[in-house]
Amino acid sequence: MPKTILKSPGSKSPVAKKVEFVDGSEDSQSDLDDQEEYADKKREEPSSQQNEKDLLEEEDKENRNTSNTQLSAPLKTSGPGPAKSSNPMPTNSSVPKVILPKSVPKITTVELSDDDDETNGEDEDEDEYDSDASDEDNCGSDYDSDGVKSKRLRTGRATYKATKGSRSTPTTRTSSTRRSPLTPHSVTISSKPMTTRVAYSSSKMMMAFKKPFKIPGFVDPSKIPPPIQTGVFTLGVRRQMPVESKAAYDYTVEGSIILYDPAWEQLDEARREEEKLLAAVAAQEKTGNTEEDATPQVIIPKKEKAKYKSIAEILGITKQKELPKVHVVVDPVLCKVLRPHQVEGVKFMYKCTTGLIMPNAFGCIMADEMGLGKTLQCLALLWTLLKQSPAPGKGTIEKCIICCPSSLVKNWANEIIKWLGPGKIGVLTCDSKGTKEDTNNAMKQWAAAKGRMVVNPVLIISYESLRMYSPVLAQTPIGMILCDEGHRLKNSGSQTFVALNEMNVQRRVILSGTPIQNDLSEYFSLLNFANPGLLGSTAEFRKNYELPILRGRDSEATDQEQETSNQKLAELSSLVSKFIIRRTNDILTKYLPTKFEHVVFCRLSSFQLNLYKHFINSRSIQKLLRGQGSQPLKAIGLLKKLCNHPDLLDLPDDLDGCEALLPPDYQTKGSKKPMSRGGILVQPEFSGKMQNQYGVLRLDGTMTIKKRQKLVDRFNDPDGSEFVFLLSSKAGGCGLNLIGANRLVLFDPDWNPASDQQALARVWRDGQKKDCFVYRFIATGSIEEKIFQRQSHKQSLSSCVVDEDQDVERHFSQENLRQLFLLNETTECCDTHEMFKCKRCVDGRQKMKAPQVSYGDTSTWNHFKGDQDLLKLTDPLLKEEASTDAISFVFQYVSH
Ligand SMILES: Nc1ncnc2c1ncn2[C@@H]1O[C@H](COP(=O)(O)OP(=O)(O)OP(=O)(O)O)[C@@H](O)[C@H]1O
Repeated sequence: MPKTILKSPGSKSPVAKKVEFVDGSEDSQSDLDDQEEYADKKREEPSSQQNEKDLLEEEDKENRNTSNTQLSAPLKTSGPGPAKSSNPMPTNSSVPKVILPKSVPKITTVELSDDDDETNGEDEDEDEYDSDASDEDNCGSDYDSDGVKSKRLRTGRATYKATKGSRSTPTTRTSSTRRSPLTPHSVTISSKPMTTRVAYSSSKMMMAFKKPFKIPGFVDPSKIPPPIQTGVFTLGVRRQMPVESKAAYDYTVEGSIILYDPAWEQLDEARREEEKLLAAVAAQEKTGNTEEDATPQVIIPKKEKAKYKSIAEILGITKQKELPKVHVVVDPVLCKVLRPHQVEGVKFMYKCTTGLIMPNAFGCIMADEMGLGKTLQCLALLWTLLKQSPAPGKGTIEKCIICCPSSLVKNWANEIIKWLGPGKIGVLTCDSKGTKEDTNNAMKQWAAAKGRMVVNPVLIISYESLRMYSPVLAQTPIGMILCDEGHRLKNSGSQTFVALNEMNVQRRVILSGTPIQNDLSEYFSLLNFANPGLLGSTAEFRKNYELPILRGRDSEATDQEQETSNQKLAELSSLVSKFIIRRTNDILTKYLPTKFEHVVFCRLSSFQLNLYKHFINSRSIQKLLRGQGSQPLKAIGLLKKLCNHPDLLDLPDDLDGCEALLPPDYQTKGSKKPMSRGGILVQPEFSGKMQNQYGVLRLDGTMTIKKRQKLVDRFNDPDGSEFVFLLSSKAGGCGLNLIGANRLVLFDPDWNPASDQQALARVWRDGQKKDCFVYRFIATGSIEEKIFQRQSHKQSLSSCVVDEDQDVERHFSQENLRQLFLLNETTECCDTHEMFKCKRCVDGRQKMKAPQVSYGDTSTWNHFKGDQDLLKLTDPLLKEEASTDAISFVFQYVSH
């Protein structure tokens, strides 16, 4: 039995009045007994309703009287008190009444012994949780001296304070609410004068019991915020902050770029369902099954919900609920600068790398032509994947590698700062600076870092370094790898390819403006790196696609071969186009000044011509053509030099027996060595003259990356004094920005058209303010022209495979290409144009202007033959040559 003490601090003598509370029984059996007794009593009552009415009237009367009644002495019930109420469900006679005077001196406390806590608790709580809104409204929160939150109830002049440590919402009743009072562990009655009476009525009690109740102490786990992390916490480990279920950036803002919308999944699901349904209907129609004879569907009942909750569920340590998916939106800083084609590119790459295009394919090729801003697009993708995913507050990837030529490592780091701002992404660069040991340690650290320990999520590394450190880097899972100038992966047997392929990385993005360099097998190699196995094995690809396509592209192919070729090409394109995006730099016409590009065919001088004929008719070349020579490349190299300038050769040593052909005043070589091959070739003395006259800078492969960059910056400086930049296309072709110049002369064509294209793109690119003029010089009828033809062949292959151009002409047979060592002296203008079988020209003269089509190959450009036509050219420098008879033919491309 609870000890109930009503204490009036003003009085020293305790127990003036014994108060009975509806207290809980000590054991369940006594509870039952009490209830039976109560039921018996109820049966004796003739009309409980009448009784209730009477009771209410009586209560009202009493209420009115209480204002005059004073508590004569402080109340305190001490000791064991009454043994136990015979009837815990009080009837009229046993209703405890606490009548308090208007002025109660100081504080009165009702205390319950500890023993009572548990037994009373249940009844108490039933009542507590039964509180209605009006009660709640009257409640104010407070903290007692123990720091336990309690609820205070103010009713007129009375304030009750109910407290129980374990209760979150304890409530007391006041007389005004006419509810049964609580039996709190302690009830504090303020000393303010008040009139309060607590009364019980049987019907009210019944009503109270009939009401639904809450289990005391039970807290619905679903209302508890899910624990962030279950399991053992290590001391000192910071807990994760609760994550808000919203996108990283506001996707409703105008101009925002949404890469992922949760609604798409629902749409997809609906579409899939629809497709399933249609397929089922189609299947039914096919089999001729009517609705009646269709086998009845067995409806499998949904798995019944578990009847009982697990302990984990009750304790609220169930698995963290998945938060709703959110939008993935490009950083607004980047949204402002991305151009429309770049937005499309970022969206495309996001879809590929997140498996939205094909569930098990995460790679792609960004094959935009040079200068379209592949770097910025990739950075937008990288930044988004590092920071965002459909799961709120989480990134898609943790670490990323950017692999590029060593000359571009710094460039990438600068571009990150340029577009995202300093300090936004931690970057580690590895460009063979520092000792091997230091770099090795840095690589190990980078590989070992996980989760919050990842300080530098981005590693920019050269292909050479990656090869070296691949055993270390292959140890760690990498979210994504970006391979800049990714055509380096054209050979699947190369060390670079093998090292990269060993990385533990799913998302693979290849950046290359020239994905087809020489042939389709190289293209296959890139595709296979990005999405391994998508096109089968190398042998399968060769059999299924490469051979039939090439056979049909030969100018002597039969109709049947051509048809098969087109079919295979379409098949390949439809498969591959899902993972490759390619835009030509015609797009740049919107942002850049006009580009005039010329392929200028120059006649060999008589001195060159004689030497050329002498060489190809020499015994060594004849042996070579019979398949007996061992150095075809050396022979080709010599011929190429001769086409550029005889002084590049070491005459007479390089060409046996040519002494008779040398002019009497010819100065043999010695100290006069040309600067380098490729790019702009200038004799040292000429370089000196230029230096004096114009100021010349020179860049070649022997220079360090740092020095190269310094030279480039100096050249691009508008206040710089240098006028000419001499560079080899190999060293200066990739990634450099040479917008300081607006005229580019390209000697010595490369076998790979992509190399020349890379070099040409250095000048006509973003930031260029002037019209650009590009000249590629080819010696008419010579080996240079054969190389150029080969370039055109590859270019047209690339156009139809990568660019999917429909109308690419078939120019050369395999036999044509074998005639490398033949000199065509009979050509009037140029061998290449004659082979084009150009329909726009009559007798070599253009009658119809070139259509405004994409860059393509030179067959679609403007054609100018001989001096008369040269006068029609817009370029004043070429016009000047009209009277010299040096130029036999010009192909011209005008960007816009
Ligand atoms: N949206 C843009 N606004 C302004 N400048 C841009 C934008 N996108 C790219 N650029 C600039 O255009 C130039 C070319 O970009 P980038 O080097 O990324 O092209 P790319 O396609 O990678 O070419 P390459 O293959 O030759 O390296 C850079 O100077 C770059 O800063």
